[in-house]
Amino acid sequence: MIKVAPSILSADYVNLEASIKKIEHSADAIHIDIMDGQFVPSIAYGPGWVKAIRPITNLKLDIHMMVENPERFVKPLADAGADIIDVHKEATPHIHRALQMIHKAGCKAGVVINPGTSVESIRPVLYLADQVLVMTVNPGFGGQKFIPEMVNKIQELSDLRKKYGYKYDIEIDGGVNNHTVKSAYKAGTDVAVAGSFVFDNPDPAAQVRSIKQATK
Ligand SMILES: O=C(CO)[C@@H](O)[C@H](O)COP(=O)(O)O
Repeated sequence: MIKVAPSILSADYVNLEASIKKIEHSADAIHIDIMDGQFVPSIAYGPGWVKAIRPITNLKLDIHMMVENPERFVKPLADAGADIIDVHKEATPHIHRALQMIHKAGCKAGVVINPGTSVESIRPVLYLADQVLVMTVNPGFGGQKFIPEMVNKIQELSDLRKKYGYKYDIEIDGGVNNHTVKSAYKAGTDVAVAGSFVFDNPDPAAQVRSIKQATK
């Protein structure tokens, strides 16, 4: 069964603690998007939010940095209580160093690829990755449509993991619901991030369970 990490980008910002409590017993992690208004057009969250969220849940905090030069925020995020820090291949010329910095800061390291970025381009750093996040929409906004062509990349990552004994989890993010998750899971996805499908519903916990149910 797939693991689910609800994205709080679609949660009720004013009642964030209540939103998190609703999914706490059905979810496997919380996905927190950090956006700088440059790498992506929107602005969202930051280390201060991570620090505020840390004491209110025991769930792992999976931090997706959509920021230019993400190296700047590795230490502040680790100090704030991040468990996994994900950096975009496209956001730094030094992705290898960025992953090393995350490990040095005591966190698990994730590498992220946009829909227009190939698996081939991150081949040299796969041995360092604890997680590979395949964007199934172009990053920056919730509520977009899943791009089915990205399933080929998941398959490719899954094949490489088998062939070379890599240890990374494969995560998907964008347009995930209880239908789109099926082909992605079959191709080898371990963790599904879902925002609007979970939180734009009066019963977010049931939505999380329905994604899991779809991959049983
Ligand atoms: O990283 C992002 C958006 O760039 C996400 O984590 C969104 O929060 C996913 O939202 P949905 O597509 O599930 O509504």
